[in-house]
Amino acid sequence: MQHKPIILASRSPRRVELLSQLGFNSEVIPADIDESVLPGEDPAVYVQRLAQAKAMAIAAQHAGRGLPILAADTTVALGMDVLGKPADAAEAMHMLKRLSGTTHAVHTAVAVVQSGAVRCLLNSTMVEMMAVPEAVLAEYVASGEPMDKAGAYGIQGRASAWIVRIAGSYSGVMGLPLYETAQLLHAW
Ligand SMILES: Cc1cn([C@H]2C[C@H](O)[C@@H](COP(=O)(O)OP(=O)(O)OP(=O)(O)O)O2)c(=O)[nH]c1=O
Repeated sequence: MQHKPIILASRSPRRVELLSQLGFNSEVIPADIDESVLPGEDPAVYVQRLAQAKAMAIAAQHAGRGLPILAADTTVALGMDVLGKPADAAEAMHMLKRLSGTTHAVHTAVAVVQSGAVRCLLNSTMVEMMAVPEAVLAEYVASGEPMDKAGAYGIQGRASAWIVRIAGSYSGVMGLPLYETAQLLHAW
């Protein structure tokens, strides 16, 4: 069966792959928006605001094409603290030391725009990470894997060895919760 076309307002290669699992062929048009967290903003509210802002920014330029436009945003939350993508290796190490031995939340919001209307769903998944020795974290940071990932780890890569359990959605932790995404795309 032929894949259906969709505009993906995200540069994340994981999202291209995950959308393909649902039968969509992504045209990647990344949105460059201000990703600052507002003072006191709840992490779950933050990801929904960003996913919608990314989708609306691309919709403003490509709405006439009649294709659905999808965006997502993922963040790791430790209490009210938002852990986004680390700026450098030192920040990656700091984030990983904070997350090691904790159960934390990973929030991913998905937004779809079609016919000028935006709809958004949130997935929040709890992730239990074992206490990881500092030398192992240092090696992981040196591998470069943390740098494009919220919270400085990827559940789908080497960090998978530290994940005791999750409650929620594996694809959500990877950046695109497939159940919620399918709900949004089938609703059109
Ligand atoms: C926690 C976690 C995050 N991630 C990734 C998913 C997202 O791509 C990234 C979070 O950054 P995002 O800002 O959500 O997305 P992005 O910068 O990759 O792409 P864009 O802003 O263009 O939409 O972290 C994993 O791949 N595995 C994980 O286990």
